[in-house]
Amino acid sequence: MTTAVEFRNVDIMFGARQDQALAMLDSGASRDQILQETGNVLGCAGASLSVQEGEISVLMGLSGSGKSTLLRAVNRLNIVSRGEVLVRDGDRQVDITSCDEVTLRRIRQHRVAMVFQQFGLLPWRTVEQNVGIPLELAGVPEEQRRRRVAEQLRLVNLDQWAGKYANELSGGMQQRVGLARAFVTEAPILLMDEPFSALDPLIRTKLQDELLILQEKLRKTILFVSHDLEEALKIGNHITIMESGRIVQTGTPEEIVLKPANAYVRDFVANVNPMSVLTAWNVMRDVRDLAAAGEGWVWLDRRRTTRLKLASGAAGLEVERDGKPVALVPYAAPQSGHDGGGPVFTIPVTMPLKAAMEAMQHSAAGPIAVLDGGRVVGAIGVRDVLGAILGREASGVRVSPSTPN
Ligand SMILES: Nc1ncnc2c1ncn2[C@@H]1O[C@H](COP(=O)(O)OP(=O)(O)OP(=O)(O)O)[C@@H](O)[C@H]1O
Repeated sequence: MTTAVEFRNVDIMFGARQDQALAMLDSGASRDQILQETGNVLGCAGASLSVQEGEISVLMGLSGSGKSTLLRAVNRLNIVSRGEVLVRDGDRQVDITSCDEVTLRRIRQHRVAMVFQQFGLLPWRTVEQNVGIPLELAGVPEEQRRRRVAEQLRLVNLDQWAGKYANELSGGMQQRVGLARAFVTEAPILLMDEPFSALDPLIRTKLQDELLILQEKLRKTILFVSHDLEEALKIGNHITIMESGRIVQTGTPEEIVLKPANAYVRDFVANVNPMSVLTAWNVMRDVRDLAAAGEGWVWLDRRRTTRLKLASGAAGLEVERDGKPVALVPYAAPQSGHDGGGPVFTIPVTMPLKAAMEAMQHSAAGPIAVLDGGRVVGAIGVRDVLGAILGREASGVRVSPSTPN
């Protein structure tokens, strides 16, 4: 993994009396005390975070917690008082806080793009011309610009609209054009500051989907500010929670939901539906913990109705229910329900919990075998699912190992 952006102990203090305010910060003064005595506003303090290439990293927190402040440090729209902000530039890292103006300009043109808030389009320009704006600003020659724009519009299925004026499009479509424009630059790092926050919920959800589709194809590094946890959980590979200018937790969506670091994070996740973040892996019983059912066999369920013979080499997997061989088949929705005499389903370890529950419903609540690359890694029964939904961590729900952040 390569780090695209790294914040190292970043303090950002707004105001003139930097030395005095930073000294107060060091001696443990609060944000309010610093403001009262020096008139300076603490933007963020001691922020350390690594963002890996190709991931979406979301900064989350209440209003005023310092999300935008940190984001804007990446292209020096905010001046860092102390600490480093390292941005990958080819095979080296540039410290944005101390680099010269020429380097900064190059980074802003070619490496880090700030996405226009709410994607405002210019109504007197065509879709094609709107999408081309960032390339125009970067001085990309016209022919190359046209080619890149056409490619981008194809990616979001808007190519047939290329010649239309922005105000001839529906609101939702305009937002999609805006998203296409955000992705058109060659810059591998995108800074997005609450781009969807002013949109109605339906358009917002669609744009999040669109963003994920584009990201799947283009693999940018995206630092995304949001105050909406559902949004963060949906799009983020990692989520960083900020409180009063400080990072209180960084983790995968499941880590944030299952292991909130403090009461502030717990409040955020209190109303999150675990089904929107958990996967088969989180709830399954590990194959090593399944009860032995004879030589090379394990019980998939606690009631001991269904047993599976772990494959040795290329022999394949054998399954028996109530002592009779049954087929083991990958679950593929939709399935018609049956009375329990049908096959035992397998699902991939990455399957969302909701889909796993559907598989379970279609196997008459029988156990499901969980596969990782063709290998059985665990089993899920109804109790595992109920435990995950009702008790979360207390029921033994598995959380992936912490990341170094
Ligand atoms: N240029 C600035 N000058 C002075 N204070 C600032 C400046 N920019 C931000 N601040 C202050 O820094 C603190 C953090 O603001 P920031 O905008 O980063 O919060 P945020 O978490 O992004 O909140 P929001 O969701 O409301 O945008 C706030 O108290 C804000 O008033």
